[in-house]
Amino acid sequence: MIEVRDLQKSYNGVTVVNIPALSVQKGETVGLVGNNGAGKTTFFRMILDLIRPSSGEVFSQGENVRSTEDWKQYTGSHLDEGFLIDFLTPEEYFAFLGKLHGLTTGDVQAFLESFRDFFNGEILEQRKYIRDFSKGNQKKVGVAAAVMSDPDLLILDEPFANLDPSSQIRLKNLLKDLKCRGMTMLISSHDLSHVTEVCDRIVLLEKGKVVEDMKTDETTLQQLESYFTV
Ligand SMILES: Nc1ncnc2c1ncn2[C@@H]1O[C@H](COP(=O)(O)OP(=O)(O)OP(=O)(O)O)[C@@H](O)[C@H]1O
Repeated sequence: MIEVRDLQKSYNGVTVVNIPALSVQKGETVGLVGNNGAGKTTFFRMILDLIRPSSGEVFSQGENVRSTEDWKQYTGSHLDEGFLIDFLTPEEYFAFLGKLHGLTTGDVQAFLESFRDFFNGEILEQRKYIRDFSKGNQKKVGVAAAVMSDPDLLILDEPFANLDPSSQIRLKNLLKDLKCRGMTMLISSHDLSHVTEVCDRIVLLEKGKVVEDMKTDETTLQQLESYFTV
């Protein structure tokens, strides 16, 4: 579904992403882990054509993401709160997205109902703009927005960050459900336990390079923990 070839990004002469080749198959769930500054967000930004690679290409279903728009139809993503329209209330924002994706008001209601537990009574009917929500609740709005179109490909940057423990567990279950439905996912996280539980493959980035690319099994969490132990 995603193919990366000779992808590099440099800032001021420093290479922050350098991935000669990486493929993600349809239905795969890939967790991206790595220390602060490892290049995870920069990598996602290039996959989503938000920044231009210094060299190399990203193909989504065989099409270069820089030269087509088709991939936007089947890709849902949330990287940060910059993805939100924060001068709207969540209701206004979801209604806007619903129209964009050709959903009826009933479809949007049903979708939001399915997020009731994850929203934990803190998102809807709050009479607040998204910009006035806490970081964790903004994240919930962003994750729901990314999933709303039922995309084939879902890209989430640190979805567990800023969420309370109950919300993290609900999100984990939600992502596992989407995985069972065949959604392809790329998820970055600093939470090694959650990401190994959700994803069937883990890619470890260090200074922009892939240093491990492994299928998740019962030893993966331990391997990652020893890697990150200083
Ligand atoms: N616009 C920019 N100008 C200069 N350097 C940048 C820019 N964007 C990213 N970088 C640098 O690229 C490197 C990778 O950053 P990136 O945000 O991709 O890392 P990350 O793995 O997502 O980190 P974190 O876990 O802290 O979110 C960092 O050294 C960062 O400072």
